[in-house]
Amino acid sequence: MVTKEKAIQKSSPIKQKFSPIKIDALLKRLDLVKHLAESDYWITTEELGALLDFDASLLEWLNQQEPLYSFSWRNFIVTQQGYQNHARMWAIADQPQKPRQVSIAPERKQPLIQPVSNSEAGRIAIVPEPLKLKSEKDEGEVFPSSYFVLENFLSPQELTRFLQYTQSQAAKFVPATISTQDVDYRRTKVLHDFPEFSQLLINRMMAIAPQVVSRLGIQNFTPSSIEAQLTMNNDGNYYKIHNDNGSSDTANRVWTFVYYFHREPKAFTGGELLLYDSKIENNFYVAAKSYKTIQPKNNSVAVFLSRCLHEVLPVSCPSKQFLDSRFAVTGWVRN
Ligand SMILES: O=C(O)CCC(=O)C(=O)O
Ligand SMILES: [Fe+2]
Repeated sequence: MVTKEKAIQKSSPIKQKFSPIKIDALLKRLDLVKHLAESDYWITTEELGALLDFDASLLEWLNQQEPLYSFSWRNFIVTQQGYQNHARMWAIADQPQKPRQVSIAPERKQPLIQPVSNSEAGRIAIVPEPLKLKSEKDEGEVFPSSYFVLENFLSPQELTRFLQYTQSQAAKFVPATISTQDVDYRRTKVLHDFPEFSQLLINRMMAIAPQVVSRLGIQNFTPSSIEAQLTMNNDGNYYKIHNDNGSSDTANRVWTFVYYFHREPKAFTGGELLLYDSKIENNFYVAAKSYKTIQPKNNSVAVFLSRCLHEVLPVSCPSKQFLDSRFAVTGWVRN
């Protein structure tokens, strides 16, 4: 008697074409590729060739035809990232229609952040404004940029000491540079070394790190390092649209904090921080038309994801006095 199983075994075209061993190898390959996509690891052209069973020299050739070449492989997209030690590096990601990195939990789609509990003594959450759309005709899915602001972040005594300290360091501020060397992109002066206060702020930020992780809807991680920079924006200063993790040496920055302070009464206007929502284009985050406006309020700290595009609008400070500037400590927490 011919059993059903035997009949299937006998007649199945799949059985003849793909042996279980081939399927097994394919599954292993898919698992490896998935693992690389999830871990965001970069690999060389040779490694990519071995992984996908492609001719690495063909990949090299294709890439020469089109810099930053990108191609689809099954439900993944493979993109050239640049060079490291003269080797071309590639990153693998899920296809854009199923973006893994922006798997936003339903509550993160709300533009509002829950108010801070009373246990955070003296700190008040500012409820973010609803989305503003520059045009009603906004194409594609928009991923709102989560952020929150805490007010009265340092004690009044700490704030006074910080202002006095900043004034004492005025001569040490230097013009800021950015990685692309575009001189018109950022007009600001910075102080890189201010150990007393950078440590104080970093400690305070680390104390609220679990809260940051849950409010921004990201996975918990142990920071590998935290940098901080003190900036002064005086008359005509600004910082055009950018993200904080867009180069290979900043790629592991996960979240950014900006602590604002200035002397009272406030002697500048402008300097708002615009935090753009995101869209995905060619597997990269780009700015959506919508954005939120964060006021650089004295003694407040704003927290957002380093990958979110943002800009600092020009500051008007008629007196041009150092101490009348818009001061901010920007910090980056790396994974
Ligand atoms: O000063 C601000 O509001 C933001 C500064 C900033 O974006 C940066 O330093 O990367
Ligand atoms: Fe920034």
